[in-house]
Amino acid sequence: MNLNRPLPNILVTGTPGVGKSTISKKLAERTKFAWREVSKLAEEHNCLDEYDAEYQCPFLNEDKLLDIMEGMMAKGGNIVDYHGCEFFPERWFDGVFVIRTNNTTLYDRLSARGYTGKKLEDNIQCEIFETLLEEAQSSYKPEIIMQLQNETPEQLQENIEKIIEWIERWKEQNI
Ligand SMILES: Nc1ncnc2c1ncn2[C@@H]1O[C@H](COP(=O)(O)OP(=O)(O)O)[C@@H](O)[C@H]1O
Repeated sequence: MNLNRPLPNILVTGTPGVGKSTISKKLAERTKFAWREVSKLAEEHNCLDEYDAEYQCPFLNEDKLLDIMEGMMAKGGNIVDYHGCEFFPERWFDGVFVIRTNNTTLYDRLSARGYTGKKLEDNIQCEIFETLLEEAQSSYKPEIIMQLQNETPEQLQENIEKIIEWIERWKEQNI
């Protein structure tokens, strides 16, 4: 969808631990796009409501967050990094990249992050059941959704290159 943005907006989504931040940070350095870490934005702009004891994380005030992000998204050139995607307006994104990681690698990464018990199990199940992929598929057109496998440093590099190539193609087709 081209809404006369001079640069595309990209969504980098997937289960926690798949490598969204790592990819987004490197991509932002290479492209000079703005890296929008949604969890950080929510914190900075007081969009977190009371704490959910079961899931050990605060509730997100989605409407407030969307209002804050709307202005940022208008000009394009954003890399939005979040473990969810269905509450963003569809018109915001030109490309949706769903990052994937196998269970054993994800388990190791999340354990290293200090996740245990239900939180760890729920996140592994989220990846096994392809929850974020399904969420992306029910929220965006199939032609803008791409899955990227991200287990090794080599794949990390390949994924960055693939997204940069995608940006270059978008520019050729839309400017
Ligand atoms: N392709 C990769 N190869 C090896 N380690 C990776 C790769 N991508 C990410 N990691 C590591 O996995 C961990 C989780 O990555 P992170 O970017 O924080 O995930 P997310 O933002 O999806 O929660 C970090 O320690 C990061 O260094």
